Amino acid sequence: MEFEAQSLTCRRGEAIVLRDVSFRVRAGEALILRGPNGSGKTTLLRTLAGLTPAVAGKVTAPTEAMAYGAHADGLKAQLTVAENLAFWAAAFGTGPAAAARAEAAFDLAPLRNRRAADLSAGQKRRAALARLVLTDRPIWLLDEPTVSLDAENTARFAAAVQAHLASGGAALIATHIDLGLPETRLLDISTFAARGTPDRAADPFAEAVE
Ligand SMILES: Nc1ncnc2c1ncn2[C@@H]1O[C@H](COP(=O)(O)OP(=O)(O)OP(=O)(O)O)[C@@H](O)[C@H]1O
Repeated sequence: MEFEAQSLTCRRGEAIVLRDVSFRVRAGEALILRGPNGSGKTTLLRTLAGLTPAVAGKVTAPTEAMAYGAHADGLKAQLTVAENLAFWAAAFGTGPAAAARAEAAFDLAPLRNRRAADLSAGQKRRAALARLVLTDRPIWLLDEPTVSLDAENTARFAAAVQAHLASGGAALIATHIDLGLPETRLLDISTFAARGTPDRAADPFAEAVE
């Protein structure tokens, strides 16, 4: 599914972080977000996912088309891996077949009866990424998805993205590593940095930092 960001202004708290962000992602394509720490990659992804409304501008796809993989794993600690997947599949209305596909994509069968609380960091990440597969949503928004993954599981993740793109999906991925995906372009987010300071009237620490 193709989508476009048109002159987006994005905020984080009261601060305007990005201005005039415009780009297009075609179906079957992954756009890789690059930029230094604090440049606004997470801010843009949160805006596209609908978690923080855009201050101005437009996104041509609805938030219901987006699956957001955040920094946090978002697992329910007391539930097993299988229960987490089943919970999400029910929440997204995609059912047991989708949960099974997600489990297979990230080789989670050996861990299916383990509580999320008892998983290693990389295992938690795999379970969190499996959620993307079971959403059946056409646009994946991913924030540093390979953190904690070893080489084998990074390759597994890249294969899941590739399958998603091959089925007509699109992806926007903030990552510092080369995933070896065939159809990618880079977007340097620092070119959209908002100039000037945030609204000082709304900043309770403004006096203290002078
Ligand atoms: N809740 C918040 N309120 C105000 N400003 C925030 C908030 N969260 C983050 N920021 C600021 O917004 C700016 C953009 O942060 P963001 O997390 O989008 O950057 P990033 O490019 O994803 O960084 P990183 O590579 O370190 O993950 C930073 O200057 C950050 O300090």
